[in-house]
Amino acid sequence: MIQIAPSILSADFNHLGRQISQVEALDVKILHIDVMDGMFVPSISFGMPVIASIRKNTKLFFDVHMMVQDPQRYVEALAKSGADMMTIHAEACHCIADTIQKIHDHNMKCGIAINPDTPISAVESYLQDADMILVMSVQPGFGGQKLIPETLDKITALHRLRQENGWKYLIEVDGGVNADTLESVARTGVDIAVAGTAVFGGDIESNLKKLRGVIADAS
Ligand SMILES: O=C(CO)[C@H](O)[C@H](O)COP(=O)(O)O
Repeated sequence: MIQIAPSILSADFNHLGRQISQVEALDVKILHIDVMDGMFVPSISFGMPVIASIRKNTKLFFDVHMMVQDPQRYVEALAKSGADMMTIHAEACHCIADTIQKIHDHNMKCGIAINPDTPISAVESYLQDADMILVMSVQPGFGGQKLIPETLDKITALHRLRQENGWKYLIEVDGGVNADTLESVARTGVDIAVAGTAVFGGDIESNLKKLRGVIADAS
């Protein structure tokens, strides 16, 4: 069953702790946390002090998406903040193999993200070692964008490659996932669907119910 990972980028930061507790009480298991540096992407979001602070109040799995240049610089700090998984961008990291190793040495899972224009070939040599491949279905940097349908072909291909080779990575999709797009997303073989606006925009409980309903109907 596909899991929904709410992205706190779209949460109300004035009530962040309360909204995180709310999704946890609604049986969410994975929290998607977007760190943006204003360099790799134009926006700046938040960093390790915020992650360390929310860590105190929840047992949710922290799936941290590092939209930053040279993410290898932040492995120790992110591990200390309480992250469970660190996802680095293939486009932002010049020593991916070493960084995967470093992330694992710090007892975190390692994800590799690819932008909509980046082909799977850019990460093919790391598929065996990665714990997750994150397929960006919008250009990274902002919530509330429209899903780019062509990006879903990469998920289908990653799913096939995983089956053919017996690899273990999870596949995550991020950007523009909502009750209208989730049906086509669900057909790709994806494991985790990140949703920001579609969870935190409006009533969280009914939003999650609607998204889970689409997943149940599609499976
Ligand atoms: O990584 C992101 C932006 O770079 C966000 O996680 C993503 O866009 C989710 O937002 P939404 O569900 O509103 O599209």
